[in-house]
Amino acid sequence: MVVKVYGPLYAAPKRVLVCLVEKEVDFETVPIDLLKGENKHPDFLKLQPFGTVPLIQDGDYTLYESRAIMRYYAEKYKSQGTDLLGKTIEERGLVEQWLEVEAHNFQPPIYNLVVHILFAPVLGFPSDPKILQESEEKLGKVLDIYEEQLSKSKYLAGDFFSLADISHLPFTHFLVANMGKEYMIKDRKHVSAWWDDISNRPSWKRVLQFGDPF
Ligand SMILES: N[C@@H](CCC(=O)N[C@@H](CS(=O)(=O)O)C(=O)NCC(=O)O)C(=O)O
Repeated sequence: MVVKVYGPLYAAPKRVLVCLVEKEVDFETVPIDLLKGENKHPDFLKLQPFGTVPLIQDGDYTLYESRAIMRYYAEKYKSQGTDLLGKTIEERGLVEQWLEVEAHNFQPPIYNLVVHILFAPVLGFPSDPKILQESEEKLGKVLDIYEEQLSKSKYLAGDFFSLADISHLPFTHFLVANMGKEYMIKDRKHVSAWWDDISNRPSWKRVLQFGDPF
């Protein structure tokens, strides 16, 4: 049964798509137009009561939350494709640590920047300069910690590419490609080298072909 991934145009579903490509798992995509509110349609809400993408359907198994879906497939297909979880329980612990750091420290400020720089003009509400300034400062502090970590290892969890690195791809792409804030990455030597490495992976280049909403 081929995995169905809902919402390939958007950022969080792209985490799942990169994971599936790295694990050599076949998938098909189901477009969801957030601007038309297709994620709030009763049929979608029956599957995903929070009304966000991604959602996957794998036979009669349904899952949402991008990081949970990545963990599921990285585990389910542990023996094929790229190892994304590390080889020891200690490495796995570091993968989980940096996944949590991405979700709780990196995502909130970068999401605010995406909303107030990219979504605001599309949805017709004013950007809030105070939120922009505070979010950029917060993200800068997070990236300074990444710079220190990446001066000691090639990737966030160690010298192996993992789910933690994948989880950063979609929103960092917005920062570099759509928001004119590439300096936040490029001005940090080790973060810049890390970004050049992970964003040049064939899996990311393939997933970028699904487009983005901006
Ligand atoms: N924690 C969720 C977040 C999912 C999420 O917020 N998705 C956005 C799209 S994007 O942030 O990935 O671009 C969405 O569906 N937004 C629609 C809505 O919030 O109504 C995950 O990681 O799956």
